[in-house]
Amino acid sequence: MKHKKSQRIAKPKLPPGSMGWPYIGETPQLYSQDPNVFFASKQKRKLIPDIETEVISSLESWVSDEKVINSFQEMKKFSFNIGILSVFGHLDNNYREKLKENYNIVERGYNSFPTRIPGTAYSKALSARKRIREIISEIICKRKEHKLMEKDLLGHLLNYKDEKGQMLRDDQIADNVIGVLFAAQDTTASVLTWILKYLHDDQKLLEAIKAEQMEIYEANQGGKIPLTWGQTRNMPITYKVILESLRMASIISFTFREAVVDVEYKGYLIPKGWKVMPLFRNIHHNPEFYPAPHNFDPSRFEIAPKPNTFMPFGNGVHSCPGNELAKLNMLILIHHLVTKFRWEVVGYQSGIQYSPFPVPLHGLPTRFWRNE
Ligand code: HEM
Repeated sequence: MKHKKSQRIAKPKLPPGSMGWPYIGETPQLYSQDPNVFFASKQKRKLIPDIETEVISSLESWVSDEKVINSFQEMKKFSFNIGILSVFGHLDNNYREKLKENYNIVERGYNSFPTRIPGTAYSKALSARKRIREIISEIICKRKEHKLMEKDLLGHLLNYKDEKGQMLRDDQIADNVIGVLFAAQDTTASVLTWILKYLHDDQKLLEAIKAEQMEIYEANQGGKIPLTWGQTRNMPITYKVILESLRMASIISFTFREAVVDVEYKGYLIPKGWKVMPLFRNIHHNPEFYPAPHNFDPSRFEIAPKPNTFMPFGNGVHSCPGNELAKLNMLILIHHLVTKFRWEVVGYQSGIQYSPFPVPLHGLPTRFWRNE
């Protein structure tokens, strides 16, 4: 009898962390400690202090009596650095700059006419993509040389095996990295720019957020102690402002899905292969779900929205995997923004530009000062 060729199936590893003592595990600690402290220590990442460092250095760089910054462009730089942090962990500055330079060229070619004629935005983007792949291959080589097993996204991509035990090629890894940087940058930057505007326009709300954040700032000895995971989970006013900003701005207005089988819906047939567009923005601005939808009112999130009426990060298997990171970035940025800085929108006119996500006109020109 002919045996089937044995397929080597990669056995998945157990999640990291401690199992505690035999039989009793960590039950004694669980029942003797403040549960917030216990779970906060379990959920601790390397990530919060690193995000704080990026936040502070970005905010500091915006302060000037003379300089007016384009908030959206500055938020983009910040979001890019956070993207790099989650993909590569602490990356050599030289690599970071080279990635940034080439990524910007890829971005300029993203919506351009697809022609390989030299000098066009598209052909420049193709060359830049090739260079990004080479840079990533070099980083991978170094990691392999030094047997570095990092827990960042690159580490996961390097360890990934499909059901046949097949690993990803360097160019597939590069595609994933470019995809994640793209998904993370403009989205986070647009929402942060809207938050700056919404808080600027509602001074009473700004005062309420400030009071909430000052309490944490003072508990952390005037910002000398870094924020903890538990503190970021306990910012109720700030969190509601973030949810309301995600709703109001609805920067991802819609998405596409393809019907993989014939679907009957409300007496209509949606044939297999047809595209379906869930319109998130319309749902978020529907007065049936959100009364007076054009008013910025974070208190509406005191009651949880009805199922499937709040989808700023999409829904289903392809919903946003960066959702928690994005919210964490916003919470940390708002904490430092309101406790240490003040800002004023310059020459402000209401209006929206699409780049391609909706952002305040001219990227919200703003002047920043350090609080005295
Ligand atoms: C406020 C910021 C963000 C918003 C509003 C947002 C929104 C979304 C939405 C609506 C989708 C689903 C698109 C669809 O269904 O077609 C999505 C997908 C995705 N997002 Fe985000 N995102 C944000 C930040 C991030 C960050 C920080 C990362 C990564 C670090 C990220 C990575 C991704 C990826 C990789 C996908 C594709 C998932 C898939 O196709 O399976 N996003 N995002």
